[in-house]
Amino acid sequence: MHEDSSSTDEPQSPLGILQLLRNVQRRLALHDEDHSPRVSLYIEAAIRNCLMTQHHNHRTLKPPTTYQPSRQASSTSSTSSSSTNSFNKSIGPPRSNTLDRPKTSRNNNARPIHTRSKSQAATRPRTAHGLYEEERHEPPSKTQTFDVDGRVGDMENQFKELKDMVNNTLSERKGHVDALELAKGRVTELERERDRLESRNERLRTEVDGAKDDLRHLHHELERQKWESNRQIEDLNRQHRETVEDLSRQHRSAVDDLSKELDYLKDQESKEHQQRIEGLTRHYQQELDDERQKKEREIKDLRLRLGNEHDDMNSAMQRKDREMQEMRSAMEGLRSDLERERALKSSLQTNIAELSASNTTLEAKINSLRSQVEFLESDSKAQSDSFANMEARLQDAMRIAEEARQKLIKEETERRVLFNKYQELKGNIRVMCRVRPILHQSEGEQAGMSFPDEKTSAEIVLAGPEEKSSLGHITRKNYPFEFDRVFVPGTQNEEVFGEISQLVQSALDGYNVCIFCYGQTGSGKTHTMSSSDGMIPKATHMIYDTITKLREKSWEYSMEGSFVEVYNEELNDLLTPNDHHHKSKKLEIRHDDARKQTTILNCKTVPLDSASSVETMLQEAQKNRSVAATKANERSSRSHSIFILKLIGENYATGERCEGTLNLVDLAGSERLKHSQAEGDRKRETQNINKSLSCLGDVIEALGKGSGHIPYRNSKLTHLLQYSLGGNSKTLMFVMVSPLETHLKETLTSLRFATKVHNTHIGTAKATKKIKASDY
Ligand SMILES: Nc1ncnc2c1ncn2[C@@H]1O[C@H](COP(=O)(O)OP(=O)(O)OP(=O)(O)O)[C@@H](O)[C@H]1O
Repeated sequence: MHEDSSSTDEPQSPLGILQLLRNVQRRLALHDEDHSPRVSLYIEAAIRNCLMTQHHNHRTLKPPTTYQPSRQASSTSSTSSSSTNSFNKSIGPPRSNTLDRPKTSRNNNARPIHTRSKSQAATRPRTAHGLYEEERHEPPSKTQTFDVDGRVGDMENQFKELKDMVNNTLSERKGHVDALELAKGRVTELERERDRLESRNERLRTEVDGAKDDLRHLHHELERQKWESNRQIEDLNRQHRETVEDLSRQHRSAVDDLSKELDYLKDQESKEHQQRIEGLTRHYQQELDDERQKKEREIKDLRLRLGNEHDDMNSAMQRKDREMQEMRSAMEGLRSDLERERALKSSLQTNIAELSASNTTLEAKINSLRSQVEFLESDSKAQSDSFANMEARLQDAMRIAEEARQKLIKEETERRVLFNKYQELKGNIRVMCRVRPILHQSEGEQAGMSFPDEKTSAEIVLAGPEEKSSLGHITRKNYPFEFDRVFVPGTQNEEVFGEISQLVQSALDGYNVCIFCYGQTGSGKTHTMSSSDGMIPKATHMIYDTITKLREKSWEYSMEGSFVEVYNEELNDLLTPNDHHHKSKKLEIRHDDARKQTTILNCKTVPLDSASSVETMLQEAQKNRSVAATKANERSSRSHSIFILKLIGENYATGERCEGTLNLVDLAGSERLKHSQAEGDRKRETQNINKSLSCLGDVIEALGKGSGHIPYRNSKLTHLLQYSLGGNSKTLMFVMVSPLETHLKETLTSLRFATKVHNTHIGTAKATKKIKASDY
């Protein structure tokens, strides 16, 4: 500051200014780091200008050798003014530099700006000699050198110019002084600014130091905090680990406890469950036992009741049988009485004849003796009394014989009623099973069959096919079946017919009877039906015998037979040869609903008036059937044959009339129900057999259910047998069974079908006969 005040006291010569500027520059260089570049530039420009001015002054103020020394002073004074002037000219106002600089924040420190016009800037200053620099170097012309007035004028001009210049310089100097003052103010201001900045800088430094200390402190603190935090984190981690371990230990133990508890609960639960199950089992077992006992009691009761009923029925039957027996024996007695009476009558008649002969002889004798009467008057009256007595006895015997005959007829009617009632009680559809014997050893192994119920002969037990258990044990299941009668393999047709003879009798009594044989091929259907001692011949023989016997009871029967077959759902007449020579007409089924009778249009009907005519008819049918059969296939196996016997009876004594039909049906082999691998014609046959057999099953089922609609029309067979199956008829099915193990499956199927039929109850049959009400 001391320097500053001293420098301000110095004359404002360019050198002084230069010095001042250099001082300022130095000081700035020392203190003001921040502002030194700008201020330095300014100062450097000022210094440069000063130097240039100094240099210029130095050059321009050098007095020419030709000049007067008197002028030295003025020159000197003018030198100073011109030097100021030229300084001003050469550097211009000190602030002019700032104008060239780009606008900065400094613009805020707006100060008066000394500008020069372009013309000023363009105009170059003249030298002290009033010449331009260029002119000064030009050599003066000879004329000028020797023209004193001119030169004085020039000098005066120059002097004027110089004077002007000095004035200008003075005014410029004043301007410079002002500028300097301004610069000084500025410098002071800058110094103040610098001081302020320095103090600020100091403060900032202190602050920075403080901040650095703070920072260090903070850093240290941070490090400490970090270390502390790390330690805490580690502690926490350790604690966490420990906690986690503790928790996991606790968790494990809790899980163990829970699983133990769970096991315990499970045990408890399962025990409770088991107990509950056992309790329930006990309870249900108890209930079941109770129920079973109840049911057993009920069954026992029912059995008892049934047994009682059975016993009652048996006793009733026995009573009836006894009655019948008694009746029979009575009839036999009566018959023997009658015979006796007849014998008596004949003996009496012979006696009478003899007596009449003897009478004649006696009359002759009488006549001869009359003469003697007169002679012997007393003896003749006794002879005549004895004759009258004998005649009365003859009349009595004849009356008794007539009474016996009447009783016999009445009893026959009663027998029929009782017999048919008995049949009805047995059921209108009956099933009997017949097992044929093994014909040859070569036929194969015998199936496991037993007939446990020897007494009633109504049961058959079949050992089923072998079944292998998971453990490899081979077992056979037993299949028991029960029917109305089971015929063991050795049974003869005679015995079989004994069972069906009552049905044949029913046909004679005016019922529609249908007996059919069902079973697989080769099971004995044809043998049972059509062999020489089969059901058809036996039935016709029986009918003949019965008809003959019934004639005695005033019954007169007519009998006619037809024989048809159903093949491929077509009806063929077996009594008409059907070859290229004879073409039979198409058979048509006609039903008479009122009479419950069926007729077949265009079908040959043979009147059977003798037993031999039946045999002829059967042979004829067999012949016609064989013609239809091919070599490979037995026609009997693939068609259903139906022997139809119509019986019309009339009792001349009682006025009764009855019309019954006996149908004896030999069905096609039933095994085709399943084993169908046929093609073409065989396939058609098979389909038709299947259809008709299943329709037969459907009809029986529908009859058993009491359905409103019975599907008779679904097949030719059932359509034909409409009035011989169900309501007004009696049906017997023979299920024929093969004894062979190889046929076991088919046997089982046949027996199951038969069981289904056996379980069917078909409504009560009615005879078509008309009996006078007075007879009952
Ligand atoms: N009860 C029996 N006693 C003796 N032989 C029998 C008996 N049953 C059947 N046969 C014989 O077994 C063979 C086959 O019997 P049958 O022809 O009657 O069988 P099927 O069931 O009518 O066969 P298909 O359906 O082919 O007509 C015949 O040779 C027959 O004589």
